Order: sequence, then C-alpha cells, then structure tokens
Amino acid sequence: MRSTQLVVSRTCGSSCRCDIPYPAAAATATLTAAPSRITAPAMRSLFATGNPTQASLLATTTWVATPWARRRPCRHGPTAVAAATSGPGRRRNGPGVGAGNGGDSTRCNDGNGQSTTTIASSSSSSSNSSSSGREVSVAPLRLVGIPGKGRGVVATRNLSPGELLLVCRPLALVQGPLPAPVQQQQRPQQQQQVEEEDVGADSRRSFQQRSPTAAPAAAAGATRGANARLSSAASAGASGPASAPSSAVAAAAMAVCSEAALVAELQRLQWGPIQAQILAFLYRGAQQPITPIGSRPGPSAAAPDRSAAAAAGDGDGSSSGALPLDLADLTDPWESSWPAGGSAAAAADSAEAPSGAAAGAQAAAPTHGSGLPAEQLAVVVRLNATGLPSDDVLLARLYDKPNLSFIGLWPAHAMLNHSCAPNAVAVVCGSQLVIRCCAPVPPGGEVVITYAGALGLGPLALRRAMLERNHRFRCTCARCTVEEQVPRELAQLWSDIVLLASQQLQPRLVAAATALRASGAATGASTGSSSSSSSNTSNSSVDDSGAEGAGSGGGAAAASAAAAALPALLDIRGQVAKCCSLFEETLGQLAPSPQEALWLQASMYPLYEIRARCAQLLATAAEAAAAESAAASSPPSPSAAVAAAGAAPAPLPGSAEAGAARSAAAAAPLQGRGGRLGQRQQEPQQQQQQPMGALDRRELECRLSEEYLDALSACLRLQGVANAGSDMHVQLAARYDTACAAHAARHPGPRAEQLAAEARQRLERALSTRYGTPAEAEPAEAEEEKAMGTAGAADSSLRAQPETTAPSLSSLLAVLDQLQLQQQKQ
Ligand SMILES: C[S@@+](CC[C@H](N)C(=O)[O-])C[C@H]1O[C@@H](n2cnc3c(N)ncnc32)[C@H](O)[C@@H]1O
Repeated sequence: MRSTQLVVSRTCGSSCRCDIPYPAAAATATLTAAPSRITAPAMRSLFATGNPTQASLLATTTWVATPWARRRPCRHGPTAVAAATSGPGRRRNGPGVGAGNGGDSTRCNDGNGQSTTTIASSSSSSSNSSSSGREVSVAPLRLVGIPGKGRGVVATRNLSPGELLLVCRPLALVQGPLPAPVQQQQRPQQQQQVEEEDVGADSRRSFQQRSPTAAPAAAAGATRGANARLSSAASAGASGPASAPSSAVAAAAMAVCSEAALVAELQRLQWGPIQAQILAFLYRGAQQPITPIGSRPGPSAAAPDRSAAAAAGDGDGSSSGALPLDLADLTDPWESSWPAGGSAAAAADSAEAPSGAAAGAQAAAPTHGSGLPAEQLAVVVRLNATGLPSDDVLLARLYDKPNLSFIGLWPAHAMLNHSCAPNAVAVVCGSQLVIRCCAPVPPGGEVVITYAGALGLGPLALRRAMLERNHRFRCTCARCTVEEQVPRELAQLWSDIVLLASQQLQPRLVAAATALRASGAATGASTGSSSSSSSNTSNSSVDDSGAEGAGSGGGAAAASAAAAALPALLDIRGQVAKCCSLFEETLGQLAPSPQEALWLQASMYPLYEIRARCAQLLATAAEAAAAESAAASSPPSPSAAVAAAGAAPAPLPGSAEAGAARSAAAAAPLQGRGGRLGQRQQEPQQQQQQPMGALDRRELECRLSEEYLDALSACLRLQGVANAGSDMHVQLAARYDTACAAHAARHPGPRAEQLAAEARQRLERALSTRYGTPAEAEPAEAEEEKAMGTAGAADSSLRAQPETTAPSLSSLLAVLDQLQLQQQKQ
C-alpha cells in the first residue's frame, strides 16, 4: 500500500494548457489506500468476484439461464461430434454479408462493404489452387505467414462489420450438458480452486465468475486454448438444469468438456490422411518460437515429433508460399469431397511435398490414427481448441437446438491470431463455428479475434498476464502499443484507480445491493424493469442485480431500508466520480487520438462498470425512498434530495454525453446535468403542473435514471470498442435498450424517445455485428448463384442449414423478448 502523490497538470482543453499543478492524491484521497502495483491476488480479485453486484452489469443474461435450457438438458450425456458429416452443399458456407453495419465502436462506422462471395466457393474470382489440387476460394480471406505470429489470416479486400467471413466445421468436438448453477455459498470455494489453478485468470472464466447467470451466454467471442480447458471449470458460475444436483452436473460438465476429453476424442477418431495432415498442420503452429514467459513448460518441452511437424509445412509461417494448406482446406476437415481417407499415399498423391511428409510422419510414428502422440495432441488442443460452457444462446433458441457446453477444434478458426482490438468474432451454434467481421478491415489487414474475452476490457497488465500464461505470447497489437506508451507514473495511477474501484468500492456496492435486495425495495423504472413501458422488451427485466424486481409494494420498512442504503451509495458514487475525473483528466493530458482514448478507456472498463452499477442502485434506492415519501405525503426524503443534488460522474471525454453535458453545463450550471433538464423543459405541460412534491420526485427519479443510462451507454460504447459483436456486447446493448425504453415510458418526452430510438439502433447494430444481416446477404447470394447457375441447389443447401444464414433482426429481437420474459417468470 502506498500513497499516490502524482502531480498532474490541469488542462483546460486541447488548445489551452494552463498547467496548474495539483496533487492528484488530493483529488481522490482514497487512492492512498490503493496497492502500488498489480499483484497476482489483486489481479485475481479484480475480475473474479463471484458477487452479484459486479456481475450484474454485464449479466443482462439471467435470460441465458433459461427455463428453455433447463428443459433441455443434454439427453445423450457427453456428445462427441467429430467427423461431422458433410454433404455436397456443405462447402457452401452461406451468403456473405455485404455492406457494413456500424457497431458501437467508432471503428465500426466507416466500413466500406463490398459484395462478398462465399468461402470456398469455386465461383469466386479470387479462387486459387490448394495443395491438394482442388480449386478453392477463400475470398475474402487468405492464410499467410505473419512475422512473429506464425500463420495468420488477412483480408483480400475491405471487410465490414457483420460480414460473414468463415463458417467452420470441427475436426473434433466434445459436447456436454450445460454446467449447473452454483449456489452463492458454494462460489468462494470453487472460485478459489479455479484461481489457484491459474493465476492468469482466463478471461472467459473470469466473465463467468463475474456473471453467475451469464456464463452460458459466453458462447461466442469464443476464446481458445487454455480457455477450452477452463471453460468447464467456469461452471463455477454457470447455469444449467435446475433439477439436477448442481455440483454433480457441474462436475460432469467439467469432466466432459475438458482438454483431456478432446485429446481422447482425437485419439479415438479414425483418421484419414487429410485429417492427419490438418492436425499436423496445427501442431506445426504450436512449434512457433514463443516468448519464454511464465512457468508452464512450452510445447518444445513435449519433445515434438519433428517429422510430424515437418508434415505441416516446411516454413515457419514467414513465407506464405510455404503453407501446404489454405483456409478452404481447413474450414470443413471432414468434407466428403476430400480424397477418400484411409491411405496416406492418397494424400501424398493429391498434395505436394508436405503431404508426402505427412505420410512419412504417419509411417514413422503411428502411435494412433492421427499420427501424433497424446502429448502432442495435448499441445495442439491447448493452443488451438475452443471451449465454453454454452454455445450461442440466442441461436440455439432461434433454431430450437439444445444448448450444450463444448470443447472443440475448428482448424480454420485456429488460424486466427489474437488482438486486444479485434476485428472478428466467433459464434458457436451446435457444431458450427461462424466467424464474422466486427470492425472494418482494409485489404491486406490481418483478421484477428480476441483470446482475452472479458479481460479484454481491462488493463494491459491483466491482459498481458493472461495471454502470456495461457497462450505464451506477448501481444503487440495497436491497443497494447498505445497503452505501453502511457508514462509509467500515469499507468500506475490508472492501475491504482482500477484496483481501488474493484477492491474497495465494489465490495461496498455489493453490500448496498444486498441491503436493497433484503429490503425488497424497488420500483425498477430507472433500471429497466418497468412494466409500464411501451417497448416490446421493456416489460421485462434483464436485470439480475437482486435489488430490483420486487415491485413497488415493499412497504415502509423496505423503503426505509432502501433509504438507509442511500448514504453509502452516494459516497460510492462520489468516489467513483473522483476516480473517473482523475482518470479522464490525466488521459486528456496525453492528447490521445479519439481511437486511442477509447482504447485506454476500455482498459478502465471496471471503473465505468462500477459507475453504472452504482447509478443503477442509486436510482433504485431513490425510487424506493421517493415512494416512501409519497406514501407519507411528504417531500422527498433528505437522502433522496441529496442524491438529486449530488454531482453526477463525469461523462466520457469525447462522448456524446460529454458534449451534451458541456453544453448543458454552460446553459444551466446549477442544474447538474442540465442538458437533460433543458430537454425536459420541453416536456408536456402536464408534468410541470404537478404539485411540487410530485414534480421533485419525478425530477429526482428522472435525473438518476438518466445518470444510469449515461453510465450504461458509456459501458456499451467501450464494449463496442474492444469487444464488438461479443455476447457481452449484445447483452449490454439489450440491457441498455430495455432501460431506455423503461425510462421513456416513465419519463415521456422527446429526449427520452430519442434515447430509446438510439438504444434500439445500437442493439440492432450489436446484433447485426454478431449475427449478420440477412437483407444484405440475399442480393450477394443471388448474384453468386446466378453466376454459378446452381441457384436451386444452393437454396436447398442453405435451407438445410438455416444457421449459415444471418437471422433476421426481428427474429433475434423476438428471441430476446422471449428469454427476458422467461427470466421474469422465474
Ligand atoms: C490458435 S494459434 C493461432 C495461429 C498460429 N499463429 C499458428 O500459426 O498456428 C495461437 C497461437 O498463435 C500465436 N499468436 C496468436 N496471436 C498472436 C499475437 N497477437 N502475437 C504473437 N503470437 C500470436 C501464439 O503462438 C498462440 O499460441
């Protein structure tokens, strides 16, 4: 513990540097209690909370723990879906999606979409010849060597958010039941076990720990490698069949979807030469020189079979010409059009030298059908497999498929490298893994996903620790580079701020939430749980905070308890506001570009998350207190009045909120967030004619609700920056949409309506980024079919696999509604 005494310069703006020094520590005295550096325990606790409060912001996902999912436990137990069948239409991977859909990220709004072609379709103008002699196309992608990374995938033209890039079939897949929910009292112990297992705190697991009810929705954004191993462990926070004994089902899920299970499945399979070649190709990637970080032995320690490695290619990835396989070879490893399996010689005939080497490898060390011994399979799995406690909840619901936990090896997906500013996202549904663009990519730009999951929205130190430990490389993406360039003292201060928020403020928030939950006090309007909203999603809550949903009938005792929680919440809000101000002020001194600023803010996401959570609880508590006052026909309680008068946290610099706040502050400095108040002056005369007490209460509720919406909006924007198209992004967009609709219903007016409309657009953009836009797919598909002259066949192929087409927005929104309603009924 140390005192932070960084002296920073106050700046008035980009054009003015008045350079008035002041001690930062004075601005936020609590920082003096923050640890001086990020320690391993601190890292663990930063994201591994297991508490309902921290979890709740992202956990719009109680709908994920759906009765539907519970009605459909895996009937078959462990399901190995290796050797996925594929018909002639299988290589048709569905329509590409053309013009881009802006995401929340500013990066997502300037896409220059072009009509696309399907992956592996012979009709593409950019077709080429694979090593196996087949005419294939991987437009708009190409597998190349990336210096320092091994193989990687680049775009051959502009890619736009929402665009379908790859539809991947697994080389091997093990599926199991959804992990069971873990009772609150069980969490600490299980959490501890997980943490002891791996200090690197795998992101996906962390997300699940953060969001007890969110885990099953963590499907897409599928991270890989160690994540697979950890995904089952993540059952510590997952949901599943309610009727089954939690621990038993969780244990079963862990056993089923483990790395060991996938290795066993790889050993069990009957390998053809092509599949063996693909496996060796993956193993070759694991031989890349890795930055020697962490204590875990690298793959070299596994005494790799050099002949098998050679089978995967003679280059180190630095020469694209040396790659013996391309993406089209990898998208469907068991496709029937491959040369008939059973003979390595067949592969050698159809392929070039590397396949011959593959045959040699099999002859040299045929420990089992794959040609790789178990320890090498383990290396392949560790670095290439993907596993999660659930596949995509929305798609499973939409296509009426059982939702399962899984661990699998999708070779094409395994070619994608990591970036902390990803431009692609993976979505798993059944045995199929779909990769879509989530941020614009220029021609030649590398297509990258995130391996970091929820940790992607965290400080560099956390991301780096996880990546180095679990994936054994040091990320040098643009975002990491920007963050590395932050002066050391400032980086330290920001780390302290995040730690302060997570270690001190968050527990207090949890306590306040618990008090509110115990009181059962909530009317929920500010938190999106109003039943009076006109929105089709707003009559149900996506909020699992535990402080909401009890309705307004909590009585005087409940309202008193809520009022008692107000001082603590107000204090937390004040602390969070100081932290935000300090961070943003010091950030402003670096004069970052807008993109850099967003990246750096994304790394402070836990702070913004806590701010939003606090605002939500405050709105709830104030509502309850106001209800008490109303019942007593008295003016609002002092606590509520203080809440109304309190200074709102600073908006994100450069954000729409900041602009609105700035202009509003100039217009009405005494009215706090006067922008909104200014807007409200235009609202119906009827409201302004209400008795003073009622007006005050309405104003109080409205302001706190707006504060919550502002904070939530900032979180959503950051999700769009560093996690666009992820399940978390979609969930948060859904929550924001619901909250805005509830707000508009409770506080009608032009501004509220505008907010609700914008929120709906943001939700639609998030959905389009993750699931595509069918309206754009159809013309591209028709065009291609015309060129191919096989429209009929293609149609039936696509009909047979509806999941390869982008679902309509209306159907996705309807599913969201259903899930929310189900959650509300629980
Ligand atoms: C699933 S593989 C990705 C494909 C891999 N490049 C290959 O050639 O097989 C994961 C491995 O790729 C490498 N990798 C992925 N992203 C990277 C990055 N941003 N920088 C350096 N290496 C990276 C790491 O060695 C990691 O363990």
